[in-house]
Amino acid sequence: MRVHVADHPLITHKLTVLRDKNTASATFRALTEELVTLLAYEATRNVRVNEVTIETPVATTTGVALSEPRPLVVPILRAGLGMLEGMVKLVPTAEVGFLGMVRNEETLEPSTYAERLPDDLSDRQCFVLDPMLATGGSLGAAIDFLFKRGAIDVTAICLLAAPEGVAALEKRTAGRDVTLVLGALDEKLNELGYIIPGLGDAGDRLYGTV
Ligand SMILES: O=P(O)(O)OC[C@H]1O[C@H](OP(=O)(O)OP(=O)(O)O)[C@H](O)[C@@H]1O
Ligand SMILES: O=c1cc[nH]c(=O)[nH]1
Ligand SMILES: [Mg+2]
Repeated sequence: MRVHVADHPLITHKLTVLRDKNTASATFRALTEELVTLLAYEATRNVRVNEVTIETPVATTTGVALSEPRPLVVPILRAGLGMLEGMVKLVPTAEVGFLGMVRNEETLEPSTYAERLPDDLSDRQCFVLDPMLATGGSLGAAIDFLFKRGAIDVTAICLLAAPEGVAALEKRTAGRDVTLVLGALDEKLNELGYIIPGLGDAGDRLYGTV
């Protein structure tokens, strides 16, 4: 598994505002979208393209176009939905599939309550969006799901991750083509499975629930 942790003052600045408990939902949503667009630039570094020939007003030249099949973007509901607009701004022709997952806050086990993905993902590049990688249970299950359907490679974009979750994902995806792009790698998980220092519950903060 390749892990890329962003190292850019603009990303760190936006994450600092996001972490602040006094940041309101509307600002939180706007910043999440901006952060995803910045992280998506790195996450799409190996997006597949093919050469094309075009005419400029003054000459013939070659360039590239995104290859078929189109990339598939998969936000993990609910919190991942807050990352979707930022991603499709950068890759407007991507197809979007959905996975609804929720973690049991006592056992920390994820369960899947919704799935709307193409049946056959053979030969597809997939980009999974979830702001928080805590124990890694939710993202691990989502990645398993995509490979079972035939995906060839999966890139996950997370705003924050805990080292425990990254290690669990590394073990679970051994031998697979998986890339993890993170806004920051935090210190640890607390006894309730929350990322420290983190930003709290991303879904609650995005959608104003408590
Ligand atoms: O790495 P894990 O330990 O599995 O935890 C991370 C998961 O927890 C959050 O979702 P949550 O279950 O709170 O659902 P929500 O998006 O509906 O709030 C988050 O968006 C991840 O999906
Ligand atoms: O810190 C955490 C851990 C899991 N889910 C969240 O939204 N936040
Ligand atoms: Mg939540």
